Amino acid sequence: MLFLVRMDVCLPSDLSDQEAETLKHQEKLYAQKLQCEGTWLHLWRVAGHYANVSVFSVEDLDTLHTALTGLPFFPFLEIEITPLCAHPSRVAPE
Ligand SMILES: O=C(O)C[C@H]1C=CC(=O)O1
Repeated sequence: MLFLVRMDVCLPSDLSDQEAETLKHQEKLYAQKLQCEGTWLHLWRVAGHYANVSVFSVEDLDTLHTALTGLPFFPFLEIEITPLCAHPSRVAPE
């Protein structure tokens, strides 16, 4: 199943620069692991926002929940999830 996920990031203002850098590094490693595994298919910055839109490919909603709650940023994210299905006009890739 494919899901469009928008994540808006709101890091706490009392986080030190060092804590923020450590968290961002952990987040990057985790995001890259899921991309390498084929779970996180697309990751795009939303222009003008500290936010991303992503496409996840997972077995079911429980798996998506596990992937998202595993994000080091999870406590600081506002997450919107949209299930995707096939569009009848889409040209399938060869
Ligand atoms: O910066 C973000 O959009 C939040 C998060 C998503 C992937 C990642 O590395 O950080």
